[in-house]
Order: sequence, then structure tokens, then C-alpha cells
Amino acid sequence: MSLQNKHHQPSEWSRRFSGRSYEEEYPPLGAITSLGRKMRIETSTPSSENYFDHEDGTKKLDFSEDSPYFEPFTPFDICFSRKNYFNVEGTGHSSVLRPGMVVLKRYINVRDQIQIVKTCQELGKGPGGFYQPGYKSGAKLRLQMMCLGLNWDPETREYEELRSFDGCEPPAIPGKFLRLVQRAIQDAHALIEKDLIANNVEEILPAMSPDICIVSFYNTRGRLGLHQDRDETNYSFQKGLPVISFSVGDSAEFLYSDERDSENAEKIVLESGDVLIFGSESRLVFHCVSRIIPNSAPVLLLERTCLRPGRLNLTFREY
Ligand SMILES: O=C(O)CCC(=O)C(=O)O
Ligand SMILES: [Fe+2]
Repeated sequence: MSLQNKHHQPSEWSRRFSGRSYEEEYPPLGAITSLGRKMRIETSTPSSENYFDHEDGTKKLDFSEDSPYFEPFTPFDICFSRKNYFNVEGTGHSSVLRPGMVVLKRYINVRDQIQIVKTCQELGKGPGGFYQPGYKSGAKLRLQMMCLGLNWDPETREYEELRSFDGCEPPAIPGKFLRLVQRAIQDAHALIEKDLIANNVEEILPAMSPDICIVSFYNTRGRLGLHQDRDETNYSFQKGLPVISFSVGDSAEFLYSDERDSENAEKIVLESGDVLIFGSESRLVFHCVSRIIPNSAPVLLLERTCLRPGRLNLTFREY
């Protein structure tokens, strides 16, 4: 009995499982030559029609791409793929979603995401930090919120210097966040210029200097109903100054629509590191967070920050 047969007895199971004959599944041993992606096995034991004679009398298996023996050879990778490392594969590319609305996918690198979480954690534990806000109706929002720069009160829908319920002054927006916002606007302009072959990018998406950042933390059951961001000044609306949103942690399903109608809304998945910008024509777009996708945050981010399951969102606006 050959070594081949000693170790691999053909079985009904293996035939059924692979859909190939035993000889096809386990070609006889012989000299194995690696030819780039193709493997060729030389042997003197003919056993199927896929052998063909060579001038020197030996029989060779046909491992050309048309042959059933052909299998691309993939060497073992000692490192995780990015997919395993980050838990999920990216969804989509940076693009102009509609006039004035741009998504920059995986824009914030993991190092900066880690910094964002650590900074928000520190600020969030201090005066003016995270709390669960409510609406005028008494219903609570399904998230924890903190404001930087100015305070926005979901109950009165007003902006204020001090938080009315505890008198706390909102922490300042960190310079690092502001620099990231400016860079994102520039890169959104470059994308618009390229995608729409436009040179009036400032009209399509005006630049802005944020004076408020609303930081929200959604746990995996968190969500935010369909709404427009319309509590800023007329100046801000007339200029179409954009809202700029950073996503960090678990991914979120984000819906947006011209109508107050989530049934027919467009949907995108906002992943950790994504930046979404909506201004000018899209400034008053209806939008909501319909779902947080559990276990979708980058593993490295979780390892370095111990961020709770859920998602951190920062929206920057110019009041
Ligand atoms: O979490 C998000 O992506 C959206 C947040 C939002 O719409 C808001 O803060 O007004
Ligand atoms: Fe909003």
C-alpha cells in the first residue's frame, strides 16, 4: 500500500462532501513543483484521465486552470486579516451621498479614535459631563449626552452658556477635535471636486468653525428618532453651515430622508472612524439612528480604552 493510501482511505463521505473522486481529492504523491499559483505533481502511477504522457515516459497531472486539479495556493498568513482585527469589513467608500452630504469612510485612524474616547471619557466624568437628557414630553432620550463649547438643551431646544439643570459650564472643545474637523472639511471639498468635477466646492459645502459639539453615547439598545437639526441660528442655516459628525465604537444604522418618513429613507452604516457631513442643500435633511450594531467596534479601540459596548457620536456645528 502506498503512503498515500495508508493515510487517506477513500470514503463515501469524502466523495459526497467534496463532490470529487478520491483520486481527484488526493492525487498520488510524486515530485511536487510549485509553478507560481499552479501546482504540478509528477508521478508514475496513472489513475485518471487527467494524466497525460510526457516525452520522458512519466505521467503528469494536469494542473492548468481548466483542470479539476487546479487550486490556487494561498500561503498561511501569520497575522490576522484587517477584517478579523477590526471585527467587521468596511461598508462602502467615501462618497458624496447627495448634494451637500458627504461620508468619509474610516477617516479617523484608530489612534485618533482612542484619543477621542479617552478625552470624552475624562471630560464626561467631570462637571458638565454625561447625563441622560429628556424631551419636553418627559420622555428620555435613549443615549447619554454631554455638550462642549455651548450647551444644547433637548427639553427647551435652546443653546445656552451654562447647563440650566445644574449650572455647569460646558467644557471647551479640544483643539485636536477642531483640527480634525477642519481637515475633514478640506478632504470633503477635495472629494466633491473630484466626484462632481466642481470648482465651487464652498457653495456645495461651506466651511465652518464649530462652537458647539454634542457628544452622545448610545449603548447597544440606544437610538435617536427622526429629526432635523434646526435649533441653530438663521445665520447658520442661511449659509448652509454643515453639521459634522464623528462615529467611534460600534457601528450604527443611520437613515436620512427629505421627508419626515423613515420608511422610505436612505440607509448607511456609520462605522468607527467614519465622518458624515451635511450642509447647504442637505442641512435640514431628516435623519435618525435606527440601530446600533453590537460587537462591531474595532478590537484595538476596545482593548486600549475599555469603551463600553455601544457608540460614541460627536456632532460639531456653528451656532
Ligand atoms: O448619532 C448620530 O449619528 C446622529 C446624531 C444626531 O443626529 C444629533 O446629535 O443631532
Ligand atoms: Fe441630528
